[in-house]
Amino acid sequence: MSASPRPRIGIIGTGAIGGYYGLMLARAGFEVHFLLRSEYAAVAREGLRVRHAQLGELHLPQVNAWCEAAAMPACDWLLVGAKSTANAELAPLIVQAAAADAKVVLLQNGLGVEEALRPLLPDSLHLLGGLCFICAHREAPGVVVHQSQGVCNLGYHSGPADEAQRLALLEQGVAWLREAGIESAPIADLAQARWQKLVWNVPYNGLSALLGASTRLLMAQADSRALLLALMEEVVAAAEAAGAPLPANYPHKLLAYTDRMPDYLPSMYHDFAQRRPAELQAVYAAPLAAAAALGVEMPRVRMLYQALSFLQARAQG
Ligand SMILES: NC(=O)C1=CN([C@@H]2O[C@H](COP(=O)(O)OP(=O)(O)OC[C@H]3O[C@@H](n4cnc5c(N)ncnc54)[C@H](OP(=O)(O)O)[C@@H]3O)[C@@H](O)[C@H]2O)C=CC1
Ligand SMILES: CC(C)(CO)C(=O)C(=O)O
Repeated sequence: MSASPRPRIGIIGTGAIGGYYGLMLARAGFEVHFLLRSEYAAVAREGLRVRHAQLGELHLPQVNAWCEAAAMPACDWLLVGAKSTANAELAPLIVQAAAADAKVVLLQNGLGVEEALRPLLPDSLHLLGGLCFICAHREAPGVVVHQSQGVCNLGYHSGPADEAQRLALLEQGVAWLREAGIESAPIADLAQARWQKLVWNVPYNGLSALLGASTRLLMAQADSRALLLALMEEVVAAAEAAGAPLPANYPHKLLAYTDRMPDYLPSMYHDFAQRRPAELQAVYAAPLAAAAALGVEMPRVRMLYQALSFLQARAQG
């Protein structure tokens, strides 16, 4: 299905995720504009590259690269690829780059990211979540290494669309992603899907940063494997209390899923390694607060959050 004319797409934050999905859309013929910050000069000069696990080296030599959102042409769909820690600062830039009824998609992990951004956007904008199942990181300015996967599922959060329009809009977005070779499906319940994804991100993101270990190492040691499982079980209990049903035996399914994945360092590992703000609010504080409000404690998750907060505060001096 591709009923409407193709949209003009803006990537707000061209890192691993923004660069990957933006390049895939651009090579499929979509008009894509990329907002960059530290890598602007390199990308304007050299273009964007994705070292794709299946497709090999992909190069977009001519990039519509921008360092100011106000200069970008009005975009119909905006894919936000910055970390959720930047959302408050990015809100005015999103508004500057958005067409009047733009669809703003947060390609971010965590809970509560749409709720935090919504009040900073005009009511005319549609807000969506894009849940990305992919292993990718930046290797150098304008160079993204794609290790595996690439799914981007879309769920509607809030905005002017009624029920029927929401469904049509999701189906359209999904169809365009598929045209670009990106596996995608509509999400019926975005809150449920965010809780489900957290069952992976809470244990692996934090432990990789805290212990300086990749997934394979965490899975190989009996103690860290037991800790991964215990953390997952706490998130499952919180998700169920929050009315987010999960597949049966989900933690064991995720352990098996991770055993099949290539060895991987999650994005939070890179944030700590490079002394960038980590997504502790969205991945830990928000789920802990949501669970506590429902009378559910996650003691191991809280301890992980406190240890990561200590490390982050110490790194910031
Ligand atoms: N990497 C992965 O495999 C996966 C990541 N995710 C999620 O996707 C999201 C993005 O992660 P990831 O791509 O790894 O992050 P990266 O750190 O690679 O990319 C973030 C990008 O946002 C840019 N940015 C931040 N603030 C601004 C600004 N004010 N103006 C312009 N650009 C800005 C950064 O620029 P600068 O370099 O200047 O800071 C950087 O290019 C996160 O929520 C993450 O949890 C989800 C699934 C998998
Ligand atoms: C769970 C995983 C590793 C791939 O599905 C991912 O998407 C992430 O790092 O957030």
